[in-house]
Amino acid sequence: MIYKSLTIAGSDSGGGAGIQADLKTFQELEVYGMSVITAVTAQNTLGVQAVYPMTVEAVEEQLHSIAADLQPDSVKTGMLYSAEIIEKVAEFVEKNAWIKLIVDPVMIAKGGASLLQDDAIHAVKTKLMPLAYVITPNIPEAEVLTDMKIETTDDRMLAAKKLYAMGAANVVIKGGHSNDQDVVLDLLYDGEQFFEYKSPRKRTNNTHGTGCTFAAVLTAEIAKGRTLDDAVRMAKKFITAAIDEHLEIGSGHGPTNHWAFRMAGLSIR
Ligand SMILES: Nc1ncnc2c1ncn2[C@@H]1O[C@H](COP(=O)(O)OP(=O)(O)O)[C@@H](O)[C@H]1O
Ligand SMILES: Cc1ncc(COP(=O)(O)O)c(N)n1
Repeated sequence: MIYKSLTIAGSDSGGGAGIQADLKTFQELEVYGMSVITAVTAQNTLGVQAVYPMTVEAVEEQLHSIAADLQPDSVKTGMLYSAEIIEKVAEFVEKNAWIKLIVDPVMIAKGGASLLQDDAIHAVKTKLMPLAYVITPNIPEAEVLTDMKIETTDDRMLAAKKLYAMGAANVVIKGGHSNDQDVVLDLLYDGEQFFEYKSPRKRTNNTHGTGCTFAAVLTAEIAKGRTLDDAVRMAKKFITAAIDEHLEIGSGHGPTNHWAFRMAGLSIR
């Protein structure tokens, strides 16, 4: 059986995040990767130097090519940039019943550059979230989407409930940006229960692309039919190994190591 996953996201010329991180991750997990590019960024470990959004027609043509010939087993969205692109993506997701939809609501790059226009946030909430099997915001993204401040784990639980009420079938709020100095907690809410995934916090600047990579693991594992709990467990192991063995490349926020999980011979349990 060949599982196929589609990523709909921006290109990171530096290779650490976006489409590049997603395709590397799919490959590591033996899932055939496909891509629809929404924007081209001129980017390296120092930051984002420029953003060139694709036209809605260019996004539509790519989506059409996939839908006409290569039905994906799961679909991930990353940087979508504008309300128009979000609306087009939502239309295709609905029309083609791409029900295993993983929405990583990318808004701001680590260096501060905006990857989503301000007026597109409404479209994320109203068009995309109701279609999501799982949404994977980091803490600042969850704050924007819920209009609340998140400081404690209780705040995060409340935010997860709010995101669930907005239509996402499952919510993972990642903990990379929390103020806990020792532990990084990723929190899953499935509408009934909370599940916690913890790892030691690594003191490193080399976390470029962690969010993309985490959500890409979920996408690949969900394509294979894994439960969400198994998929999040796998994502946590994969990203922890990728951060532990980060690559000393560039002079800014370096990328994670997508082959570390495989090289360490790690498995899901
Ligand atoms: N310093 C760190 N040490 C260990 N794991 C981390 C660290 N920073 C982030 N992670 C993990 O990387 C993933 C992405 O987290 P986060 O930084 O919150 O998202 P984003 O990259 O979207 O901002 C999560 O699974 C989180 O637990
Ligand atoms: C094209 C693109 N997409 C997404 C991100 C976010 O990266 P991160 O995973 O570090 O939040 C990025 N920097 N560039």
